[in-house]
Amino acid sequence: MIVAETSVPLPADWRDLFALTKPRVMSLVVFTALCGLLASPAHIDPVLGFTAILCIALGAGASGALNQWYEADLDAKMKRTAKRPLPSGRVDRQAALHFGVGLAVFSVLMLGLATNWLAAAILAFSIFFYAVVYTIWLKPNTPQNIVIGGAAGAFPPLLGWAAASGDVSTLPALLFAIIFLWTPPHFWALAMFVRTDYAAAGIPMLPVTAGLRATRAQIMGYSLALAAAAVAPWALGLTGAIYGLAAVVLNGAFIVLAARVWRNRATEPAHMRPEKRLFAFSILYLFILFGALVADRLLIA
Ligand code: HEM
Ligand SMILES: CC(C)=CCC/C(C)=C/CC/C(C)=C/COP(=O)(O)OP(=O)(O)O
Repeated sequence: MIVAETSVPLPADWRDLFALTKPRVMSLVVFTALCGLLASPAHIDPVLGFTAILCIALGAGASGALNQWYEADLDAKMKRTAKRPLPSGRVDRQAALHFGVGLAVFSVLMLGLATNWLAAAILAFSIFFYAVVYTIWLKPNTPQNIVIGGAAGAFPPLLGWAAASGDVSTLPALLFAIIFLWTPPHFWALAMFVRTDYAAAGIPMLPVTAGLRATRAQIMGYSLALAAAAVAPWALGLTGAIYGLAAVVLNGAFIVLAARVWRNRATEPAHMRPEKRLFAFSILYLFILFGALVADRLLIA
């Protein structure tokens, strides 16, 4: 590679463009979309199924890039995000915008052509919801930002299901509800131990505006609601015993960890072990719960 000494921005390295898509978050998006696709009773040709998942991944990546395009200045103010490609100057802002818009249009059109236009419309709506409704409107303006904005991240299983079957029914709607109710404990647990970052950047996250005690109580409340939504597919007879067992065990563990957070009175990140554990477990939880759903479908049905 030629390294030129110039102030003109160089074409971005592919690794920086890849980082713009928030690949680690995308891994769970891809996984839950794949589970939605496999849980659907409809049969989809494997090549089309692969294309659908690729399009969903690209769409999620596009929204991540647009989010970082808009938030470059904010990201520069927070330790956790300051090294991202835009605040560190490795990618030009205009290039990030073009990359995000291009990827968004391409992924929606490809998904529509490869599967159906219901799935493509939901993908377009999810990208819009994360990049515009959450990032531009809700995040800087209300501490309920992630409760409403979290809906964007709840669409992937619905997308996978719609791509395979062309419709949406009770089970995918419950899968949406699970991720929707999972997002507040997932995020607020993390936001508690990095809250000084958010305060410095002027973002009204709940731990900053309402305090730690109120946030801990909200985490407990959402964890109980999450348990009800997660057990519902089995209680309603929409899944079998493998999923039912996984849902009961995982939500039992989730509630125990949330209760430890609730009881914790620490104000310093160094003493927020329960919060750190709940955040880490939240990710594992979703992987295992959705994995169990597919195992249930493939082994029992
Ligand atoms: C508005 C809703 C959400 C907010 C505000 C949020 C926020 C965050 C933040 C700030 C991190 C820290 C790590 C990082 O900077 O990459 C994180 C990690 C993560 N999130 Fe979320 N998240 C949300 C919803 C979701 C959803 C819906 C998913 C997938 C279904 C998800 C999957 C993940 C994963 C897999 C990680 C771990 C990444 C790593 O290893 O660092 N998140 N989330
Ligand atoms: C098209 C499609 C399926 C989209 C799914 C997008 C998705 C997974 C959204 C979840 C929201 C998310 C990762 C927020 C990160 O918060 P933030 O942006 O406030 O975090 P930051 O402080 O790390 O930038």
